[in-house]
Amino acid sequence: MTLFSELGLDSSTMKSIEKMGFEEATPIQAQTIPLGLEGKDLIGQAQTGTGKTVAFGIPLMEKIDLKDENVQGIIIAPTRELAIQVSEELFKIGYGKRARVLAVYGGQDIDRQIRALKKKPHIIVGTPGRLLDHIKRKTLRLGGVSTVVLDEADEMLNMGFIEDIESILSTVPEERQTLLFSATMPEPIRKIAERFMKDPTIVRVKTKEMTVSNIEQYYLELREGEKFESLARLFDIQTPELAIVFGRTKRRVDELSSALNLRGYMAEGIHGDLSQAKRLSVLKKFKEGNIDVLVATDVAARGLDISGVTHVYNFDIPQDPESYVHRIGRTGRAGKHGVAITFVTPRERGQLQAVEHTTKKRMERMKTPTLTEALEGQQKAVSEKIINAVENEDLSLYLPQAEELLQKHNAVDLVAAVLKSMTKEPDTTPVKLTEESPMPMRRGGGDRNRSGSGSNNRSRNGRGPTGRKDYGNKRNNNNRKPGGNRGSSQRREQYNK
Ligand SMILES: Nc1ncnc2c1ncn2[C@@H]1O[C@H](COP(=O)(O)OP(=O)(O)OP(=O)(O)O)[C@@H](O)[C@H]1O
Ligand SMILES: [Mg+2]
Repeated sequence: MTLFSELGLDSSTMKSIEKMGFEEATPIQAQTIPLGLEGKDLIGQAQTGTGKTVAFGIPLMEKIDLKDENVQGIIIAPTRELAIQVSEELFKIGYGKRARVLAVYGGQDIDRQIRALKKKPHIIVGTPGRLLDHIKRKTLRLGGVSTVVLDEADEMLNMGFIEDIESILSTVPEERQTLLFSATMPEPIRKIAERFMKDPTIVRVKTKEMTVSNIEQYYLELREGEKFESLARLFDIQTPELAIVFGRTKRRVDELSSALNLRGYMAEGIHGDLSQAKRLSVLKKFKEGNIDVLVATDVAARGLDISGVTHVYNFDIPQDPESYVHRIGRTGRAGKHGVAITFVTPRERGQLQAVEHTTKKRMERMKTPTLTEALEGQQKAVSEKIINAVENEDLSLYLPQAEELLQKHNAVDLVAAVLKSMTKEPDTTPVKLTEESPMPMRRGGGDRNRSGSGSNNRSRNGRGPTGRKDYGNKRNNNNRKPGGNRGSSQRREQYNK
């Protein structure tokens, strides 16, 4: 066990850490912060939700010289929401020091960002496309940068951002420190390390499994057409506080969130075709608990730290094992308990095995939930509410009416009637979801290759040779042709819009 106070940090950093409420460093923090402070290039791998942001954030922050008006630290992240979140965490780490941190990302008014850049931020957190845009406009100069962080580096490689990162880093001095972090480090990450780092020290927090042990992992084998009813029943049985449901395509996300709303669940979708304002407002509502269910593509799979997410449902099995690790890692963070359930159609058994092989963890098989169980689940939730009211609430205003009712009716009938009137009975309103074909292994150019989904000639990580990834589904988008241009700017569009 290592305390932050043992790491020899600046008093300003200690002040921030105290304000953040941390005392003990997590293993990845204890192992990487000292090396980071020495100025070493680092590759850090540790499970989801174990505090990697602080692990790179502290060494970066401690090197900032407030008197220097140059941008001195730059963090590159794969999605806009993550860039915002990381900038907020860095702001907290730099609170004691009063360092200026700015997030720049696509979908936000560029003139506003240009004005903010003129205020001389010390640290910039951004998505590759927008960072490059500012560099080209000369509104961002990285000649004074001494620390570079690539958060979720393997994902940026998947998305085909490597050329963009290369262009960005070509404007950063060679004698910089480069830090690279992710919960997953598939083999191709070596490419990034070789291209952008100098003799990096690899820090892996060794655990038997790649996923955190406090997430209970289940799978449910079912037919495509049974998925929705099963999801609704699971909601009724498990009554998640906050749940994220991952779907494979943007269409899937839209249809699922509408269908859930139709059934009375408070759900909204997030994916790359929504406006940035909408993406942010949906996420905000979810964080504040104004919606209970976030339906998402993989755009929300990486890095997002939302407290209170108790359940993750993979409505569609993820495209590769790494994506599984990150998706389920949205729950069970910072030592909390979580539940992850993955739907698997009979033809997707190979993918399930590939996931289990990578995570080195067996998922437990779950039986298809029944309507009766759903009703029981809802009754149980209502019973708990009633018991809580009996034990903790002032019921004096209700007692006379209760006594009057008891004189006329049998007590069991009365309680049953109260239960019935309070219980949300399983709703069977018909909903329409477009069937998705079974998830193919990603191989040879992303999700267009749907045919031939056998598992035998899969690469070790289930990635194709290009290793590229799209979050949406071009097939379902009228504006884009399935076999269209796969240039990096278009991929960026996919991701960011
Ligand atoms: N030392 C600590 N003690 C307690 N909580 C911490 C500590 N360090 C970080 N946290 C909290 O743990 C949560 C997860 O941290 P963070 O988002 O950095 O995880 P991560 O390892 O980057 O996960 P992911 O792989 O999903 O990106 C955050 O809410 C963070 O504030
Ligand atoms: Mg992270």
